[in-house]
Amino acid sequence: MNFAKAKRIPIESIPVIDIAALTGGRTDPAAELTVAEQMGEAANGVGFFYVRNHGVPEELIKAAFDISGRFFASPLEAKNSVRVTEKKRGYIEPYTGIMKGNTRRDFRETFLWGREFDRPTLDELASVPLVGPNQWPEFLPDMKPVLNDYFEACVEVGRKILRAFALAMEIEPGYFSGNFDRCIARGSALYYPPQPENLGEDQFGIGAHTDWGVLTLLCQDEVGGLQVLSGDGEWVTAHPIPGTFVVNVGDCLQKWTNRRLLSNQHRVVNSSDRYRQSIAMFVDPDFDTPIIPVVRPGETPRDEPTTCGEQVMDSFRKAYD
Ligand SMILES: O=C(O)CCC(=O)C(=O)O
Ligand SMILES: [Fe+2]
Repeated sequence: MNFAKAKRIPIESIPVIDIAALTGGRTDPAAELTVAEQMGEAANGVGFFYVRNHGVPEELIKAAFDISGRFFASPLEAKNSVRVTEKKRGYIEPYTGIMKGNTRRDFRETFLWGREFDRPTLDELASVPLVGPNQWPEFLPDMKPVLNDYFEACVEVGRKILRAFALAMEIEPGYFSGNFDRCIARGSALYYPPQPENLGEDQFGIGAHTDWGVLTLLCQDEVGGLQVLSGDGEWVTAHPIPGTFVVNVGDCLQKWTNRRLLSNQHRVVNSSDRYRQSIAMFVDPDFDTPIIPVVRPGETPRDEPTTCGEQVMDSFRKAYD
């Protein structure tokens, strides 16, 4: 028995893109378009790339990792005081979810949260799946303000990246990023204990999967363990690179772009002797946002129309029911 292997690749194999032209607050359409084209190319190739100069302050990232680390280090009983709700907010124990096509349940622990809507909005949206009250632990009062700030900062960056994808595709710039007032975006703080080697090569922190929504911004610590499927079918390591986010395209955006952008498989195995932390931000718009393939002249749609919320809920059901 051994860990699942991945080839160690040169760090440049997954592109690192400087997105200061999108996040810097100055408007320079030519620079923005250059970045947009670089991102479009990367998302069309491996479906993954790193971004630097994303604009989320390092202190905020550190605070988000510190507070979620303290949460995961708390006793199971305390964590289960905020057990995940039907609306997919709160704590999920290890060995709960299983990704499609995998044989074993994931080893990771998860804390899910979403936008902090006010009471009247929550009442109005009571029947919308994925929109509900967050489950903040009473024993860690800082978790709510820190993770809320992190959430909103990442949604802002994600929308800038989506705008750039639309520019690269020569469609209306707000096409993918417009619909976020009642978004179903989710933060997922993740904790991967060191995985004993004798669990074998089909045990993962998170098994091979594609992401379900529109766009994912992933921040990983320095431990490593993320693996991405390369174009030639080999698993390759996506090294931690300080100061960057890993960006990947989800199933909704793959459908929305008529498969011009790729929703690629990835997985995590923590073969180190330390715990690993990451935070995935799923930058998904309002539940009812139509996902209808954008076709170029002469192209036919390659997927059936859906909505962002339906697509994500369908995947949740398959992973957790
Ligand atoms: O922890 C990671 O590096 C990846 C997490 C992930 O792929 C996910 O939550 O969808
Ligand atoms: Fe993922």
